[in-house]
Amino acid sequence: MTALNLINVTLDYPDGEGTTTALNSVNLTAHPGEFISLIGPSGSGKSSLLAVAATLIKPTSGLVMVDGVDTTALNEKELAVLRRDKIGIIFQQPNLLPSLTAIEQLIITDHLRGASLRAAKSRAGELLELVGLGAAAKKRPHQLSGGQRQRVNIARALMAQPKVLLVDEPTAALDRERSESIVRLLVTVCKEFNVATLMVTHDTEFVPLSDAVASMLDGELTDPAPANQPVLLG
Ligand SMILES: Nc1ncnc2c1ncn2[C@@H]1O[C@H](COP(=O)(O)OP(=O)(O)OP(=O)(O)O)[C@@H](O)[C@H]1O
Repeated sequence: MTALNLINVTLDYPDGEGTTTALNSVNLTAHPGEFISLIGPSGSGKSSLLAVAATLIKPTSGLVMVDGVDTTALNEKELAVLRRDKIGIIFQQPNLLPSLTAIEQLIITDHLRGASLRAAKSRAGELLELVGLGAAAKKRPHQLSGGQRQRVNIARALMAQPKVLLVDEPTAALDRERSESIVRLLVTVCKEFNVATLMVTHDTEFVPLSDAVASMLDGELTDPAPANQPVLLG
């Protein structure tokens, strides 16, 4: 089964009298454990594609399948549950809660999901180890570096054991060395947890670390190609 499948997805935003087509008949399939980079110029539709894949925006037409479920047929409540259980989202800014320690940032998401505190603590500890923050579990965001905060963000997104990981510009605020280690970490967790990963990036330098790359231009998407030979539109 595919983890994420966008079929003929079109997204129009209202724009004065008319509309702007942000996504134009986009098709994309991501399998468990597959890492796809999404590149393209500003305004080409990358964020819109992530928002639609995250089920945060309903497409104007087309289907968004997550773990075999047609999400366009679900109501808001069902979508919220699907997002909570199946989709991990990592934005450029980690958005950590300032007063919570690293481990608490993770535990709170699982607790909201109804997991027992003990199970949540144990999984959170394991995940922090995995992202290299075992020794920083009790630190608060202001005591962590930008790269460490992004690692907490990644660990938090994995708490629910998602089927799909959606990552938006994870390295935009980091220097080259930290950026590379964050992308490498994302590839590692993609494989380790068999989660389909879609990463929007401006940083073409790290694209070869992915399995495949798809590029966007004016709302259109190329088929993913091997990451060492990207097909550029335009
Ligand atoms: N909420 C909105 N309302 C109207 N138009 C929008 C909205 N969000 C995006 N757009 C338009 O949709 C198109 C695609 O935008 P989108 O943000 O998805 O591109 P992007 O590739 O992510 O750009 P960037 O790299 O700058 O983030 C653009 O023409 C943009 O102006």
